[in-house]
Amino acid sequence: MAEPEAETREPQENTPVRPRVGHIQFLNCVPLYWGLARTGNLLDLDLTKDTPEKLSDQLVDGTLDIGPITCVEYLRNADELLVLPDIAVGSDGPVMSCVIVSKVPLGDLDGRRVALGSTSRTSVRLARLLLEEREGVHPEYFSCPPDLSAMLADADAAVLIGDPALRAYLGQAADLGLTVHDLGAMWKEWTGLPFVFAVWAVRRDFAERRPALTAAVHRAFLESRDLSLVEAAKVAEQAARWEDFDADVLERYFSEALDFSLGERQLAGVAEFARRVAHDSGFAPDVAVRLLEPAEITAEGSVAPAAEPPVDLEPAPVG
Ligand SMILES: C=C(O[C@@H]1C=C(C(=O)O)C=C[C@H]1O)C(=O)O
Repeated sequence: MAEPEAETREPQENTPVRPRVGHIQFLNCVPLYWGLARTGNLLDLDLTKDTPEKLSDQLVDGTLDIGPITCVEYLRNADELLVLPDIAVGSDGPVMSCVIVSKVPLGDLDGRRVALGSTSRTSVRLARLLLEEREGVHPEYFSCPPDLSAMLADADAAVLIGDPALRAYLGQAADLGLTVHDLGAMWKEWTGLPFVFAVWAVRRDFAERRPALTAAVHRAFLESRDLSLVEAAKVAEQAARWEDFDADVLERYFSEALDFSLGERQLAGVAEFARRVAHDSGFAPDVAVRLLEPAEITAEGSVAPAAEPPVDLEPAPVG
């Protein structure tokens, strides 16, 4: 069934609407999601769970209103989107779950085959940058579903993100006699900056039509993140019940490796990455990163459609 256009979905400016929001189905985003249930906002969102490259496409084509978008795709579509301040998926050093797994030292990969995991847009570009400009090698790349054994059946190294990368980082690679290179750590050593793998963005048209709702969704995710980080041990313990990873490792992953913030230093990391990869990536080296206006962040608004007494989500149009 074709998605109705946003305008036809909303016949009136102030008709309540459930915002269509993306959620990355990797452990890395559990702390952004977990608190939504605790703060009571989960059911007010029309949530789509998927891998990052699919959610990124959906935000760009307007199937989603708000959500995480891999950094490279954000930069390519910066004109259509506004970045939500103070929330992202990044790291300020080792990230544990964005890695190059290799059979040989990275400096020996010149002319060898490197498999790029198909769920990634940003880490694969970062890996190419680091291999070519830091290690001085020019491998032959090909895209491949993110399965380490299948990737390495046909290549000397593989770039992985998310849960398969975490599995490789935490022992699978060593068991197979492979070395793991953490992309967050390599970037930090090279540039001194944090790296931002994905930002949270809202479609500009949605933010213009629904400023208070946009601010409310933003606030809901900030609250969820803050609560999850305060209760990181509990989040990790609950997640570990259903995963191959121990709770203490997940707690370290959530609260030390991953950086869910987006401030001046993280934005400097985004700008530096953009400058270094722009030439073949479909955006300008000085592409402007536009943040959602602070006035909109603090605007009154609730994700819940009908508080007591019933209120419109949006302030009534003036005049
Ligand atoms: C930290 C991570 O960041 C991710 C890396 C992405 C990419 O390389 O395109 C996209 C979204 C994030 O999920 C991870 O996947 O573990």
